[in-house]
Amino acid sequence: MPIPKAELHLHIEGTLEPELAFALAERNGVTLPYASVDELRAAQAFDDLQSFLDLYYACMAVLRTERDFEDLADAYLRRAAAQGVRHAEIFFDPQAHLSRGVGMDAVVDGLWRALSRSEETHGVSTRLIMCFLRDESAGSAMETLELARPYLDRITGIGLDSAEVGHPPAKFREVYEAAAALGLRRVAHAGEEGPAAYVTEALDVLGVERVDHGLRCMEDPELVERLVRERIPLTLCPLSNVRLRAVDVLEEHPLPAMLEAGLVCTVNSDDPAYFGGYAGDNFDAVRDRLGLGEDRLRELARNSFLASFLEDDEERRARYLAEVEAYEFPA
Ligand SMILES: Nc1ncnc2[nH]cnc12
Ligand SMILES: [Zn+2]
Repeated sequence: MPIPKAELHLHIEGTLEPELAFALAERNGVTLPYASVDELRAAQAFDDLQSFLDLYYACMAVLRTERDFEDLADAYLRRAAAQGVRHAEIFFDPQAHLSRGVGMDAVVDGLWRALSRSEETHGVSTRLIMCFLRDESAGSAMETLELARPYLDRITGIGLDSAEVGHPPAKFREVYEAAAALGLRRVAHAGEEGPAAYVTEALDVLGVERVDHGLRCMEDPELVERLVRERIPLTLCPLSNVRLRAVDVLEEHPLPAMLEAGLVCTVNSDDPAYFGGYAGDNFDAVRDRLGLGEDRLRELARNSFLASFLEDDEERRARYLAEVEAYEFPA
């Protein structure tokens, strides 16, 4: 069994495997702009974040009903469980569905059907994090937060994703303030393609508690010092960084240097159906290609539970942490 871990950076729409995409296309009478699973897989060669996002949003056309979202989440949770994920904090992008005429009820009710039975079915506890698309307006984000009000008992926090450069965190100051007033936890993508200054801004202006990616913090030594001092977790996604060309090859990923610097790093899959691996595959990749040893792998797993939003269930967090410490790596 792989080491127990929490997955903290996972877009549920990014778990749409080509096979499921075609099955849902048929069920819903939607035509994908690809003739076959193989053709769709062949389209997964990306130059940068935007080229990925174009395919990611195109494939979402097949997600139409509550049952589609339920099936999507259930398939993810099954795969995640098999890779040692014990707890998953799952992003979803409501604006990408609302704009296609799919209601918030279909999205949240569908996801919730899978999440609410996940512990029993898959042994995975879950949280939901609603992301705003940063290349949409701040007003649209605020409207989305309003639309989500009836569902806030099922939503733990908010995040910020989509095209980063040119859409700095400060654009969303008001909506983050409103979310904080509603008791929602706050995270944001920053420093994936955007500069280190976006990470600083996400901390100072949005009050985020974790930074999604945060890779480019390494360009600002003072920021690194602050992230270490304040123990702000980073949700890194190594295979994603290679596929979106944030790093040239995995062997050049800064994760070892980040751990050496004392940063609270976690390893996650981002959009596993598009980037060639789930959480356990990312752990295997950093072990095999970055030479991380057992102590570092255990540290990454420990960090994932320490960084998770389990403050309402410290008993569970303690149980997961004990599992990490007791884990014996295969010889
Ligand atoms: N890696 C990523 N960066 C920004 N937005 C995303 N949406 C889905 N995956 C994303
Ligand atoms: Zn992401």
